[in-house]
Amino acid sequence: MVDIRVKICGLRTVADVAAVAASGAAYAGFVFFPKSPRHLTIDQARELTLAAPVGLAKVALVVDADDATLDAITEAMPLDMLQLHGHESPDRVAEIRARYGLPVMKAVGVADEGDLAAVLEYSLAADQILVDAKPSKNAALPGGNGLSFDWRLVAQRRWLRPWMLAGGLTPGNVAEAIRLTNARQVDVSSGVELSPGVKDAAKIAAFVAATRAPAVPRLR
Ligand SMILES: O=C(O)c1ccccc1NCC(=O)[C@H](O)[C@H](O)COP(=O)(O)O
Repeated sequence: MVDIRVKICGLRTVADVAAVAASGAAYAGFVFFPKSPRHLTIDQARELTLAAPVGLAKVALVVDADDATLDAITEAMPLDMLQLHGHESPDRVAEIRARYGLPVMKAVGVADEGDLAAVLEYSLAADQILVDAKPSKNAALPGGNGLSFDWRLVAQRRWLRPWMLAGGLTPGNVAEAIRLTNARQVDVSSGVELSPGVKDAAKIAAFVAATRAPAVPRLR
């Protein structure tokens, strides 16, 4: 059985970090976006990243961040990856990758077939691609909305870089999403929360366990 690498995004407390580490997830995501209920100050994020055990990859999520913001974040805490969740161009992705020497994961919103060209385009600049649901025009946040997309659009796709499936995943649907898409990495935020920004240790454990469960063949 292939081990699926799980990212739990939007952690806000040391207890969240402990729950993610205990669950066996591979990545812990920290959000820097002031409008988000999951936003962290640099001091808060520093405390959480220092609490993460060796082996749990620490990912800083930013949205169209300028160099000053990225300098402040990367200088203040140990990080393993930057997640770019805004409208960063491929050139900007490459620039950030070179400037900070950290692997960069670019989020690409998908709603229909036409959005898949961007996955290929960003594969040339980023280390990984987060294939996420495209937020609606009036969405409050560019991500973390608990919104899924039609997984058949990315079923069995192969791209130049490793990719991660995101958007509306839950402990209840993640096994089916993996079965349908053959994703080897998955990302969740809202689906393991009690309310926006409040993570639930039991849901985190259930989510990771669901990714480990053998796929159940569907009866025709
Ligand atoms: O989580 C946020 O508040 C957030 C704010 C700004 C940009 C992105 C944000 N979250 C992205 C994620 O948490 C995930 O990478 C992904 O979009 C899945 O979220 P969800 O559908 O809630 O599981």
